[in-house]
Amino acid sequence: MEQISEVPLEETDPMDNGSNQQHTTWNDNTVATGTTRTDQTPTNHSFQFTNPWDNQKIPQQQQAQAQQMQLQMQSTADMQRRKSSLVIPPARAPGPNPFHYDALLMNPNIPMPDLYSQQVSQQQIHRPSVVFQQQEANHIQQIMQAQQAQQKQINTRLLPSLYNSQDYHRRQSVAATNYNPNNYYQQPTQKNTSISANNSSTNLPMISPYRRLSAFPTATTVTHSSEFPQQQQPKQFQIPQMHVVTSKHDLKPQINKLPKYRRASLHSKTISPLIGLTKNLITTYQLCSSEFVYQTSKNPKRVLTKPSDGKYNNGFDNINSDYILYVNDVLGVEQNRKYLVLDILGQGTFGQVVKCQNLMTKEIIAVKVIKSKSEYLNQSLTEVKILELINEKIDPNNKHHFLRMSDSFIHKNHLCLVFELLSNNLYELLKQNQYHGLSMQLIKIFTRQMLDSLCVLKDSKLIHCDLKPENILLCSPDKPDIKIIDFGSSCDETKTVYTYIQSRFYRAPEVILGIPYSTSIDMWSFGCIVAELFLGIPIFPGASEYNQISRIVNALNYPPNWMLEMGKNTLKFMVKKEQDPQTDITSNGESKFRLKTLDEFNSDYPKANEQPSKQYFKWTKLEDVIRNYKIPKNIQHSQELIEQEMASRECLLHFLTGILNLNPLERWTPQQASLHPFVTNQPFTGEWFPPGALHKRNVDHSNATRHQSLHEGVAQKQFNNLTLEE
Ligand SMILES: Nc1ncnc2c1ncn2[C@@H]1O[C@H](COP(=O)(O)OP(=O)(O)OP(=O)(O)O)[C@@H](O)[C@H]1O
Repeated sequence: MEQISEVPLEETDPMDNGSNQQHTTWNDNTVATGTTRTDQTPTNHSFQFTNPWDNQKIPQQQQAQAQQMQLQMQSTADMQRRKSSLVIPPARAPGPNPFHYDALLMNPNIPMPDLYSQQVSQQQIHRPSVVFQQQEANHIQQIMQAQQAQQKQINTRLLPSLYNSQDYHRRQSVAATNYNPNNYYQQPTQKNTSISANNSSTNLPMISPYRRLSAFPTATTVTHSSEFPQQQQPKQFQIPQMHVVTSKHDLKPQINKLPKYRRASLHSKTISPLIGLTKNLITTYQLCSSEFVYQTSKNPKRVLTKPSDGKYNNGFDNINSDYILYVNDVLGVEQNRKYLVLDILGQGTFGQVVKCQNLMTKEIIAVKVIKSKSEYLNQSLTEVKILELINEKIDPNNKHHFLRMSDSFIHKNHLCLVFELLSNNLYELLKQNQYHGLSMQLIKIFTRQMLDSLCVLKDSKLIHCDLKPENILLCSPDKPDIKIIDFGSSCDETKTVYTYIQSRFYRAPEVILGIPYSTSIDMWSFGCIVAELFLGIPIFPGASEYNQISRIVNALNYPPNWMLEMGKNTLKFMVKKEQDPQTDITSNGESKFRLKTLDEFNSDYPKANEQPSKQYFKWTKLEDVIRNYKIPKNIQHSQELIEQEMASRECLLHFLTGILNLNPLERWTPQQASLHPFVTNQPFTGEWFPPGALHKRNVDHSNATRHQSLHEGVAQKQFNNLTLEE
């Protein structure tokens, strides 16, 4: 199906993805989101990748230049450094010798060298070796002598910007922290005899400050041990070659058992730079500075809450009444109910969800920290009650895919709910899949689990009221097991107090129209979710309530007249058609109402500033959207597979049509839907009627409305019963 790549729902335009429908594939134990794009059509401007490490591909002239350069480099002390076991990080290497300035600053009689004049060459700014330091000392001395005459004439000494205090400290932080500047002109001692053996001058710093920063113990660094042949004639580099990755095995790190270069030595054990800078980072720091002591308590606390400025609750809360959370914070005060904050998992209307560790059991869990406002607190207390009911009474054996809650407590005026830790939500999964739909097989796996939960909820007369992909979470990243979360809007079917419920994309028509509702609103949301799993993006992404009902009507036709007559909000979005006494316009099943045009709506509600509806699909009707959705690339080559896919789509379409029934009284219950061939995998013949259905529905939804008027009397009566019961 051709799609109009117009508006992204996220930063990435989900529709702007060309022809590749990549389906997530799950096998028994693993999940692999098939996001690899196979479309590699060569273009005239295709990118030419040259492996810079591959000598074979470098033109001969360049190779010769490179060799010459390499030879030049080998003749310098720089090359020695390159070959040394641990190269001084570039950030630390350049810059004038800070110790020299230390000495200068401490002795005002010594004039400042003009480091910005031509006289000081780049060579002095480098500090690759002790030889350079000696040369530099001599050179600077010459400059100083030349400048002394000048300086004598200047009564007020103007410091170059290099010497402003900020810059000084910046330079000092390069290497001088533990260095005594007085030692700069000290004679060499026992420790650096090996240096002085190489360099005849005795007027050398005691130990190179840069060497002190090496990962090697000082003695090892300055002696020429066979283990670290950095002072030896450098050998030809073994230039790493790139390999084409053909198998999983190729991605395994190759461990060099006898590493020669770039390995830090730790008690005669060699470690790679990677390990030294990751796993053994603390040891590496300790090798760098003996004074380094690692203390967890001194770790900087990363703030997780945005905005992070304290506004309410004695500065503990931000402007949104969210508790300002930091990494390493501890939530809870009771001995066995303390939770160390590790990271943020999600944020919602009610508060924030953070990954925590139970300090007692060490278990990793999720804590939902509710906003400190009373309305959120009260509603969340309902969530606690409902979750307790579900966990203890309705699903005590944890078999029906509901989130488990293990604790709840108050922390600094915030209600905190402790949950089992789950993984990504289904929206994130679709996003990972670049907003391509999931495979039919995976959709069925999720559908069965959701229906199982919905059956249990309906039997318990509970309405979730906020079903959406964000509230369905994978239990772990490698298995297609899901759980339903967020019972913060849930209610008992007999106590439907709120009218403004459900997230807009998943909002049932009866809620939009403002008529009493039941558990069937969850089935509507469920239908929208299943369609989204197939399409990759929401089926009804309404930008406003008017836009939402317009999309629904355009895709599925008008709700039955009794619903429109009854809806408190109907006249907000629709106009009642002129009744022609001669011809009863409803006799042929036509709606008595029509949607307001954009202009009509905007003139009634100028503040709404309603914009034209954005088209995400070329097709409008549900059946067209499903039937014409792009065939996945991986089956395009096989007619047989395409036919199978189309047959599956017919089955899915039939399933969706039964669930996305605008009439809540005809909409399939989860129990009925569970028996559909899409769920049971029984052969689908093109017709299927749920047991106990009010009437035989026509598969073609556009025809369904013709039957509406026939059944409206029955439906109206049933609905009246329902509202009377309430
Ligand atoms: N147990 C959990 N494990 C892992 N992540 C979770 C868990 N609970 C919630 N999350 C993440 O936090 C997000 C928000 O959680 P939740 O929906 O409970 O908050 P909310 O404030 O009620 O949100 P909403 O705005 O939808 O009402 C979820 O979408 C999910 O990504």
